[in-house]
Parts: sequence; C-alpha cells; structure tokens
Amino acid sequence: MIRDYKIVLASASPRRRELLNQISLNPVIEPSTVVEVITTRIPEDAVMELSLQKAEDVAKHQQPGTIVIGADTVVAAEGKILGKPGSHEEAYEMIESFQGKTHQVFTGVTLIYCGKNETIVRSFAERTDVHVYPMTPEEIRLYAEDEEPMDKAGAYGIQGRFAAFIKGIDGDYSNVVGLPVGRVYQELKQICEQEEKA
Ligand SMILES: Cc1cn([C@H]2C[C@H](O)[C@@H](COP(=O)(O)OP(=O)(O)OP(=O)(O)O)O2)c(=O)[nH]c1=O
Repeated sequence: MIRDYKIVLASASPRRRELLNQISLNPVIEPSTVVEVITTRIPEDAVMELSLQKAEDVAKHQQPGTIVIGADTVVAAEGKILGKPGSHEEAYEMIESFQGKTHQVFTGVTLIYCGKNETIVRSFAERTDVHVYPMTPEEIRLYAEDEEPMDKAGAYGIQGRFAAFIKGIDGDYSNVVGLPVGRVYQELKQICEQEEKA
C-alpha cells in the first residue's frame, strides 16, 4: 500500500504539497537544489527532463523504502516555452501573448522508488489546454503588477485571481496548478504493486 512508503516531495511548491494532501498523502518536503538544464525545445520532454533532475538530486540521499516525487510545470504558447516571469514587465508580455487564445500547460513528473536492491524510475508528462478570455490592456496591467503571477509558470494562477479570465480547460485541472494528482496516484500504485510482487 502507498501509505507503507515514505514519500518525499522534491519541490518547494506549496501547491504541489496541498494537491498531495488532498489525496491523503503527506509527503516530507525536500526541495532540490539542482541547476535545471533543458536540452530540448519539446515541452513534454523538457518538463520530464527537469522533473528527473529534481527527483534524482533528492533521491541520492534517501533510505530504502522511499519514493521521491519531482515535478516541473511550463506553459507553451505560440511555439515558446514559458517558465516563471523574471519581472512584472515580462509577466505582462506573457499574459498579453495568450489573452483571447488557447495555450498549453505541461507538467512533467518523475517518481523514483529507492529500494534495497533496486531503483524504479518512472517519468511522464500531462498536457492541459487552457482557453483564456480576451483581456483589456488595463486588466493585463493590473494583474501583471500583482505578486500572484511572479512565482508561477506562464505568469498566472488558475487557482487565484486569474480565474476571472479562464474560459475553460481541456484536461486535468490539477495539472495546471502544478501536479496531475490523479495520474501521480495511479503511477504510485503501479510502483507499489511492482515492488510487492518482487
Ligand atoms: C500555470 C500555473 C502554474 N502554477 C505554478 C505551479 C508551479 O509551482 C509553478 C511552476 O514552477 P516550477 O519550476 O514547476 O516549480 P516551483 O519552482 O514552484 O517548485 P520546485 O522547482 O521546487 O519544484 O507554477 C500555478 O500555481 N498555477 C497555474 O495556473
């Protein structure tokens, strides 16, 4: 059973911890300090790559019987991969580029099971399409000036004030907030089943 394992979340994101708490998992928080390196322009591959780097960094010093979760979220709009904005001006540009349109949010997740004699590594990526209402320059300015966009990929929080501009989504909501918890649970279950059979 999943609750027999120690779960470590290799992320400083409070949203990811809350999403795991929502499904009754209470991970130990150990954010990774790895320097993130992307070697691809394909968003699915980039987020899996980054999630693997974060999970591997934290898995190095775990006891047997631990499962480490690493994750990374980006927004893809008009062929560009957008992470967190570096300034309020950059937040404005990001939001301006996808107001009145549809963009994609990708979250990559890597699960590493540290066993006595073996290690199991599973990486996957989830995509959610997000449709945004047209916004006036004033609405964009007011939102981009706020602190809410500054620690979020694509410079918005669907769970926050930006909900006023969300027309709809196709895919998993929790994936946009930073962790596709349904998929994470299903993958964790498979690791536990694999380990219990061994
Ligand atoms: C698009 C979107 C992103 N986000 C957040 C999820 C992630 O926390 C963040 C993307 O940054 P990440 O680099 O994926 O994660 P992080 O820096 O918060 O944490 P760590 O590197 O330690 O794992 O953006 C929202 O909260 N709401 C949204 O609508």
